Amino acid sequence: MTTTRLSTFGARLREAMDERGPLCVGIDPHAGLLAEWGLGDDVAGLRRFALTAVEAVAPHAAALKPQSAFYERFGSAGVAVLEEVVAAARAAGTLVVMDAKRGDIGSTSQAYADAYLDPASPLGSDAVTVSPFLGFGSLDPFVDAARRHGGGLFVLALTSNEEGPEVQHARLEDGSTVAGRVLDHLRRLNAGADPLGSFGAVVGATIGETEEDLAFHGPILAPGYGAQGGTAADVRRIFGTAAANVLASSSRDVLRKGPDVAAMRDAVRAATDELAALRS
Ligand SMILES: O=c1ccn([C@@H]2O[C@H](COP(=O)(O)O)[C@@H](O)[C@H]2O)c(=O)[nH]1
Repeated sequence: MTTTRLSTFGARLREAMDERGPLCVGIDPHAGLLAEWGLGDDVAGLRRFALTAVEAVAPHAAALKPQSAFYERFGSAGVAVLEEVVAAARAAGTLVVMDAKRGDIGSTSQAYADAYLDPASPLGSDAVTVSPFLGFGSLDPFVDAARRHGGGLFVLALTSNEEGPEVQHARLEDGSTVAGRVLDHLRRLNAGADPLGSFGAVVGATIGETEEDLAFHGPILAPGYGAQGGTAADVRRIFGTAAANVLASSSRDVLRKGPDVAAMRDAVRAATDELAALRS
């Protein structure tokens, strides 16, 4: 069974950011955080951690971003918890960005797209992170599925890790960088979308200066804000006029405040206020 949403991901994200502010909270159950919360490094601990965090922050954030790896490491039981996280976020009316960084040859990308973008799938999310490094065209099944289901993509472009530039800054035959070419593809996919395209880029809040044109009329997922050292001032400096389309993502900085629910909420509010000030 397939389910079709009535609005595009870009429209839903714009509305969510306008109402709740431009913060995405990562639901990343690191082993170290489970220990800090007094939980076991097992499926019961994973479940308690993830669902407590979702309950605490979902109503206050524009989106949640579970990092699939932290669930996959527990095998099928961990993936079942990830399914519960998706369901709980959706029940709270909060957008879900599945951070799975998928990408493969087209025929396999189709299966990933069905898993993460069909709302009828147990892991069906509003958007998924994908890797373009098998060639942007290998993402066509994700693009088609996003269009069909009103979903979105966040395509890796300028990632927050220090190893990223080796590949992402490399020059192509026309002088553009690999990252610039990714952004060009996104500009094409978002042409004519109103109020915001559904085909986003991942651009870290840690990258410092960039020569790239970030005005591609799509959302920008900016991890690295918080625990990796990215600040609100960095967001303003890096993204400039595109800052209104930035969804800053923070995981550990919020989750470290748990299991105290009020403290996690306070951290979300503080980050949201700081980021929202950039837009005024
Ligand atoms: O370039 C990227 C892309 C994705 N991530 C992911 O975001 C979070 C960051 O967590 P923090 O605890 O806020 O540092 C994590 O899930 C990464 O896999 C990224 O950091 N950089």
